[in-house]
Formats: sequence, C-alpha cells, structure tokens
Amino acid sequence: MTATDDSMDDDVFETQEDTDNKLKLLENSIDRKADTRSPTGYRGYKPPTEVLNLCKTNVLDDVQIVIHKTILLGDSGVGKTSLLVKFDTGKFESGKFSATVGIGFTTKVVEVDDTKVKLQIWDTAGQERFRSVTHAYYRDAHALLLLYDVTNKHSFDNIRAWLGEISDYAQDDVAIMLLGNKADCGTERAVRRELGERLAKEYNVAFMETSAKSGQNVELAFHAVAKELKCRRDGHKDPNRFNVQDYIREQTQDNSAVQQCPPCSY
Ligand SMILES: Nc1nc2c(ncn2[C@@H]2O[C@H](COP(=O)(O)OP(=O)(O)OP(=O)(O)O)[C@@H](O)[C@H]2O)c(=O)[nH]1
Repeated sequence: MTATDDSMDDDVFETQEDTDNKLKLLENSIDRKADTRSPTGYRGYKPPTEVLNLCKTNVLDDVQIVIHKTILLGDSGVGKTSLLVKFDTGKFESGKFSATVGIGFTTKVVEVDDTKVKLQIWDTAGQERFRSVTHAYYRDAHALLLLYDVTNKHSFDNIRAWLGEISDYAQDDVAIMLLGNKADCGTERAVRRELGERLAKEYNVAFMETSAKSGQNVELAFHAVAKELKCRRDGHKDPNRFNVQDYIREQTQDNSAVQQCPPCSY
C-alpha cells in the first residue's frame, strides 16, 4: 500500500459547499469570539493563512471525493505534529515545531486494496486551554488517533480522561486507535508496551507503538485507519468483517525485523 497526493474518484462524502460553509462558520466564529474577552486568551486566534489556503485548494479542487476526517489527539508534546509531518513528508525534525495553536489539517490519499481513500488529517493543540476548540471538531470525525508518549507516564495516565472526552463529544461509532509514540526512546521509556495493549483492550480500541523519529509504524497507523474506514463503508458487502488489530498484528509481524522495539527493562 502506498500513500500518494493523487485525487480520487468516488462518491461524494463532503462536498465543496459543505467545506465552504464550514470555513465560513469557522471564520465567523473566530471574528465573533475576537469581540469578547476570553479567559483562555484563545478568542483572538486566527488559523494561519496557509491553513485557510490549504482548505481552499486541496479540498475544494476535488468535488468527487470521499473525505475521511481523522483527528490526532493527546497531551501537548506527545508528538502529534511530528507524526503527521513524518507521514506527510517523510521527515522528522527534532524540536522544530512550537506547540500547536488551535487546529489545522493536511489531506493525504492512501491506497488500500487498489482503492484510494482520502484522509483529511487534523492536528490539534494538546494544550488544555485549546480543549474547547478541539471538542467542536470531534463530532464529525470518522477516526481518532489518540497519542501518548512512552517516555511520559503522565501522558499515558491522561489517556482515560481523553477517552472520556471522546465518548462525550465524538460519534459513538468513531474508529479509535491508541498510539504509544516515541518508541525509539529505549532507555527513557516509562510506559511498557503491555500497559498500552492492556488499556486498549479494556476500551476495545486498536493499539500500536509508533515513532515519528524512526518512522516505526507511522505509515501503518494511517493505513490501518484508512483500511478500517474503507471496510466500514463497504461493510454491507463484506461478510468477513475486517479486524484492525489483527491487521496491525499481521503487518507488524511481517515487518518485525525492522520495527522491533529496543529491549527495555520496564
Ligand atoms: N525521540 C522522539 N521525539 C519525538 C517523537 N515525536 C515527537 N518528538 C519530539 O517531541 C516534541 C514534541 O513534538 P510535537 O510533534 O510538537 O508534539 P505535539 O503533540 O504536536 O505537541 P502540541 O502541539 O503542543 O500538542 C518535539 O521536540 C519532537 O521533536 C518521536 O517519535 N521520538
């Protein structure tokens, strides 16, 4: 499977008009909020011009598309922006990104079983003060990638709270994948892989460890989500229900020689 920037033929999921209306709503709400005092200091926030331009080019050019909205969530500093940039550009630049302010997105086409699936991937700010803004985006999300940092126990302990917010604000059938990021940090590890696996099982969500730095499982995380979303859409035609965790297991076994986590003592 490969990820490309090609457009795709498929039926309409979100139209140009829908996207236009959302942009207008976003711009209006930002203008309105700028008029009032904000306890968080967020109300004056305007998305960067590039984000708005991105909306106006990449999405609006393709009218005949299926957009699967995928959101990256998790505490500040767990690596959401780095994971997205690695997937998008193949690059990791240590310490390059300042904390995300508000929200922005990138679109990426992923090829699954000879079909193109368009993921609109939203990167959110992990900082608490932006939480009310990001909640607004949960409602129409098809998939959520929830990250913690394997070197930061606190970010793992907060996952239950994140899952609580997800159940409050997202659709019941949203696809959720828990990602333990920074798996390259062998000696600094503070959260064992088994703890992540156990938590994911408890909440019945998919799980894998990733590294935006080494690239471990980065493509796989987004491909697994794309495959899950495609299978959900095709569900009525597919008698053998796709199981995303089995798929991840098969794929990581295939690649285990290159993707093995360094031994750790936790
Ligand atoms: N070693 C290692 N460092 C990483 C990895 N992913 C991200 N980082 C580093 O962790 C720091 C935070 O990464 P970001 O991508 O900005 O984190 P974020 O979750 O987007 O943070 P917010 O925007 O504040 O929500 C940066 O210094 C990254 O270089 C990884 O997989 N391995």
